[in-house]
Amino acid sequence: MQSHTVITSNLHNPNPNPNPNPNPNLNLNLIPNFSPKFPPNALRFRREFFTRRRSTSMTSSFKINSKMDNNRDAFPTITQFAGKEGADVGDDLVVLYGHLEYAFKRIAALVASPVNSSLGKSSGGAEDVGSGRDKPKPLDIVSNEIILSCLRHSGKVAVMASEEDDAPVWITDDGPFVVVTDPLDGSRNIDASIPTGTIFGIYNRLIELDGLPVEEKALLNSLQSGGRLIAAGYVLYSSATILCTSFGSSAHAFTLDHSTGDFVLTHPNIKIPPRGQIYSVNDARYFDWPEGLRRYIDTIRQGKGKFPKKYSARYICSLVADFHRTLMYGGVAMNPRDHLRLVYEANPLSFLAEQAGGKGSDGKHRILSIQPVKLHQRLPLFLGSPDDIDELESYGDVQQTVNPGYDV
Ligand SMILES: O=P(O)(O)OC[C@H]1O[C@](O)(COP(=O)(O)O)[C@@H](O)[C@@H]1O
Repeated sequence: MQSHTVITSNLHNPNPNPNPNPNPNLNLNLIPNFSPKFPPNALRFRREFFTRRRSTSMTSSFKINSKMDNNRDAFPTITQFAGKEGADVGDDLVVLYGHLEYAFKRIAALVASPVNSSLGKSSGGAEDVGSGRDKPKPLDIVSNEIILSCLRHSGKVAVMASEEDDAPVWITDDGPFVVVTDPLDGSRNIDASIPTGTIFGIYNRLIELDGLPVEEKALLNSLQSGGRLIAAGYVLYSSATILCTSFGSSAHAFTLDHSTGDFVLTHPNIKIPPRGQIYSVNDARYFDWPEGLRRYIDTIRQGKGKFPKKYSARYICSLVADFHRTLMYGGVAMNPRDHLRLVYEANPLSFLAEQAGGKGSDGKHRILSIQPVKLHQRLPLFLGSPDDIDELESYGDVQQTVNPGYDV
């Protein structure tokens, strides 16, 4: 197995810490400025990988969007894609992805299960069908347990920080990786079988912190800025189960083939359109928005923006689904209030957006340059096509600061 190494240069993080530390109790100096160890060959990866594929029996590997055939080799699995014959992301990461995939398949089965449907999938429905020890757990809690258990079995993870847990869970001292996750986003919609998703990000463990008490090193490892992510992804549980991920060089989507249980490459080198014609936001909040955001939305839906076409609205209210559509079709997906989490949601999805040529912003700053100061820190989030995000930011005043407790 490959040993854990750290690269101390700053290649991927040109602007690592532009924000002052608003939490004086947190010593950010303990988190050194360095970029991920992977990929040392990031710039070479795509060209080399595809060249190699063209010269082997997998000639048709990257035409699968347009042409499905019966040749299994035409659909590399993630292990084939990331392993030695492919991108060669390192044995440790390949092993970790194997365990993550297992977790995702179990969650996919869980959200689709008729058993859950009859029990009531969320905590709300579940309360009616049991009590005490027999009471079914909400699916986001079960999903959290599934991911934690898979990470434990991988032996590759030092610490997991989850949206479902108050504090990060220290797993093993010599695990090379740190995993942050929202195990089941959009679960508020699950009783109506609306798509849900898992979001995850992977960092290297900061070996400089190894000597600190467990609680402290668990927290500081989990508070790395998104610019230090070495890989990230999401899984969309919908009509198809799709794992979209990046190892730091482009973004790729793999679709779960239920006949074999494999995630196979279906969307290599995803490129978000430079501009879309869709905006995605909960616009029932319109009257709580600042003037700049109202003007922006009013302008683009009348076709009076920089792109002279009328925009359409699409809002599923399930972040992974809204983001996946945005990645495919372009446009902007947003939640302008302090609701989504920097560590578990904004950073991994911004990483993917950037890898696909898009942008992730809080309305003023690049998300990946924001230093998290709290594990469950929330912020406004705008993800999407680069030209749309630039235009939105040009309105200046787009962050919703009035944030009453909405019931639904
Ligand atoms: O209520 P809003 O502002 O429309 O927020 C909806 C967003 O909240 C989420 O449901 C996540 O919220 P939770 O983490 O509280 O489940 C996203 O999936 C969705 O995009």
